[in-house]
Amino acid sequence: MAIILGDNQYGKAESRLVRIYRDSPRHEIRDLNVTTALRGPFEPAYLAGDQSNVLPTDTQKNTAYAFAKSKGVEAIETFGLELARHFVGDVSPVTGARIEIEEYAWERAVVNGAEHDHTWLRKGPEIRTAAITVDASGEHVVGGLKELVILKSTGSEFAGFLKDEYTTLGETNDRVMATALKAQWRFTSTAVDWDAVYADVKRIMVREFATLQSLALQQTLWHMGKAVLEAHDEIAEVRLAAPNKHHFAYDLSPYGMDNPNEVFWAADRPYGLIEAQILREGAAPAGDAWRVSAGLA
Ligand SMILES: O=c1[nH]c(=O)c2[nH]c(=O)[nH]c2[nH]1
Repeated sequence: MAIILGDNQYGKAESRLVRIYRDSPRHEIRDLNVTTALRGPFEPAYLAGDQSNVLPTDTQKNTAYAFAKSKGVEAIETFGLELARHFVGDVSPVTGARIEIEEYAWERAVVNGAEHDHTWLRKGPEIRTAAITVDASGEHVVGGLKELVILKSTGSEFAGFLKDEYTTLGETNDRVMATALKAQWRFTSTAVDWDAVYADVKRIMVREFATLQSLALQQTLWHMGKAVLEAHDEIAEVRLAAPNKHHFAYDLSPYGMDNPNEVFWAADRPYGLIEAQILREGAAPAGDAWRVSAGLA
């Protein structure tokens, strides 16, 4: 029985990279977590310990820091494309590169009523993400966000569900709905104003969450993804994952009090996990756009 080496890739995961622009008294900051992974003819490294084709993960990390200086850090999608194009284009054995980036946003501290030049506070709540894959099939960019914690205190129902002998959940037409949203959207172009599209996709998803009279989190996700695709021709696919952060009305009757959706037990686990892919029919193929490395994005 033959034993063979299957799929493989290697790289440096989670290089924490902060780029400060200090050319004027008013500094700028970009705060990233960068993963690189290379794909190609690396079987000899696994099968025979032959490193002749192996660009060290240490070098991959160094390249990210060097590019942050020489090319700067604008949109993370642009930074990821620059790195991926370099590895595939300039490092000969490499046939594919996957770059995953998280970005943590900072906002200027307000000191004595004015924005400070070089002090910031971590801005919440969400982490922006990008996953760039460059290989023989082309250039694939997936934008995204995660940990966008969002809650509505009404406008959410859950009723009419299937019941069996284990079902105890009561039906409700007025509940709290909350999640920590993870969203990813696959572009079909690289000629994109990344920052503007990011802001608009987030705006649309928040609007749908807020305004839909939701019959379930599943329905909310469908409306969010559909609205993004309707507004953005350059996006082919939206993938959403939403933990249902349950808020259970606390039973205050032992203390002689009623509780008309005013006091809740915010359970951290278990949580429902609702996931969906919303697609544009006939869109360009995804290639390896969704083949993860560290899974940051
Ligand atoms: O929006 C919801 N979807 C479900 O599938 C589900 N299941 C559950 O127990 N509560 C909820 N809420």
